Amino acid sequence: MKLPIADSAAVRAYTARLFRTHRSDLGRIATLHTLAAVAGLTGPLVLGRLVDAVTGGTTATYVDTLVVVGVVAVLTQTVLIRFAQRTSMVFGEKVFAELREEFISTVTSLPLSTVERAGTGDLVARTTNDVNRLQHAVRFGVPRVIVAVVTITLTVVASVLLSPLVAVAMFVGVPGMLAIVRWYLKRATPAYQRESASYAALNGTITESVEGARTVDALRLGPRRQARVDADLREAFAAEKVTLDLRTVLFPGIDLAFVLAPAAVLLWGGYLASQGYATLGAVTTIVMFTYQVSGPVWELIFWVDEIQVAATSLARIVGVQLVETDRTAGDVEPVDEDLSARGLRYAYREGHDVLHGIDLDLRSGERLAVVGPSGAGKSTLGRMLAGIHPPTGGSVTVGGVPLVELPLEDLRGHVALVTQEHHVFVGELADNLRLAQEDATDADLERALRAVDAWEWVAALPDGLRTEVGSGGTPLTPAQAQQVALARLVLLDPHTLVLDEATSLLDPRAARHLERSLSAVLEGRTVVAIAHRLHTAHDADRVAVVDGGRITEIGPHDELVAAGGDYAALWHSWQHE
Ligand SMILES: Nc1ncnc2c1ncn2[C@@H]1O[C@H](COP(=O)(O)OP(=O)(O)OP(=O)(O)O)[C@@H](O)[C@H]1O
Repeated sequence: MKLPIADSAAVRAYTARLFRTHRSDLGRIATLHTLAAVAGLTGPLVLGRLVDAVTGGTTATYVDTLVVVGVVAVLTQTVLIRFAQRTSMVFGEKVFAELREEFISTVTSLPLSTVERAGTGDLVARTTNDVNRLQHAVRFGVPRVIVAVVTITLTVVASVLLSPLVAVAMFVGVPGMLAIVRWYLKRATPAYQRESASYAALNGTITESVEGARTVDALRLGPRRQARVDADLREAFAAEKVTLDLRTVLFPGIDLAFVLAPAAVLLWGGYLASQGYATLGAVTTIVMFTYQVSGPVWELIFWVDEIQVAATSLARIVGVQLVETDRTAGDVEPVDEDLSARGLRYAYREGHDVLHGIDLDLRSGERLAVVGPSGAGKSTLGRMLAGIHPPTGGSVTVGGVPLVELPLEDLRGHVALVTQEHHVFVGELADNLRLAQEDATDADLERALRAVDAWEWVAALPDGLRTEVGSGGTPLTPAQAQQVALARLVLLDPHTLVLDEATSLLDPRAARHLERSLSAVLEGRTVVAIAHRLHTAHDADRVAVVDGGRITEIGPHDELVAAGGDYAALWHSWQHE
């Protein structure tokens, strides 16, 4: 299963919504840039007037006045551009920050089952590469495009108003320019994608060689790694050459159009002036306008290209929002804490049931051990009982309410899953713990850490609870990280805990130690322990044997051993190990 990618209609609708939300900001930016562009048009207009005045004979005062108007216009333009640029930049930053926040909140509320099925690679690529690509376009592109469009439009309108006949020549380079730009854009996206892919491959090879330096050395893989780097470099060179070739057509092509247009205006305008259809001043002004407009045209071409690439990224980002939620929270409150499964089925892939109709009632406060051969469905059952996945058949309820109808934050207060996977976030140890209970005091944190036998090493850390942990901070051993995860659970205070391999990373002695302290903490809670060591099962109130997606036996340890079934066989073989 892949994460969805939004189609162009959805991307358009999203962009339109974005523009609607920021209507007033956009209006302000457009107004400021319009004023700046109008001031920018004054220079050439004044020069045109000057030419006409000088050719027709004028006074020094008139010339002086025009010069003053010109200078004032330039100064005004400078000031206006400064404010217009500032407003545009602030706007770009604001929109991008909103986009990023919206995206993060979408990603963090994605159904876990979807993320697991889609794999995290795609999601990570969307959160990093795609967001980065979009960032450039939103922060700089959108404001620059607004400026370019406003300036081009105003300049063309002013030229046409001044002398439509002369202005026609401005467009002489347009058909050729359009042809070249279309030719370029068609080839640019795949070429630049190949270029990025080749750099990614080169980076990967080099990083891998450096990180695995000892292995490379030990196995004498040096020449082979060298050959891989050479091959990647050759590909990067070839990819770069293609984009370079594209640019060697685009740049001179556009430059030619830029040279052609003023020359055409000059010739054509000169002819018209000689025939009395236009004044020399108008021709001068339009020639200058034509020069002036080439900058914004360039900018527009550049951004069209960039925005095309950004649109593909936006489609991938908006696509994440299209993931359908796997649960809808209702407002019915559980009447008690009794967890029960009825006719529970689950299939990771349609038509391949892993659980085949499980019925299970957990008594409040009891401890159930789930045992069974590898692949029997123990973990899947555990995840269902913790409400991680919605069942594909049957139901799991707490106090009569299906788990998937509880708001997530409420659900975690009823039942939580503890697995081997636990992440230590970059930041203070205290913050890592407060993820479970925001308003916990330091004393609460200490109590939770003591409960999982972790206080001793935490107190010995350089800054105790304030110690920076996670990547780049004080490294925690896997067992310590596991204890942090368990302490979070103590703070979360769920009524029911599903422990899946929660203690398997610890060495057996430590595991037993931790389990003992845990059981003190878990007093009064319902516990489902997926048991990989049978001694856990021995300590439980009841044992459920899962085989082939069904519960084949369930009952207290002694009864099951006495019954002489599957569990008894497992138990005896473990004792003889
Ligand atoms: N994410 C998944 N996608 C597809 N199939 C899966 C997935 N996770 C588990 N399965 C399949 O579901 C079945 C039950 O797996 P599960 O992990 O629940 O068994 P288990 O009893 O916990 O095994 P173990 O003790 O080895 O962890 C297995 O056939 C497994 O291959």
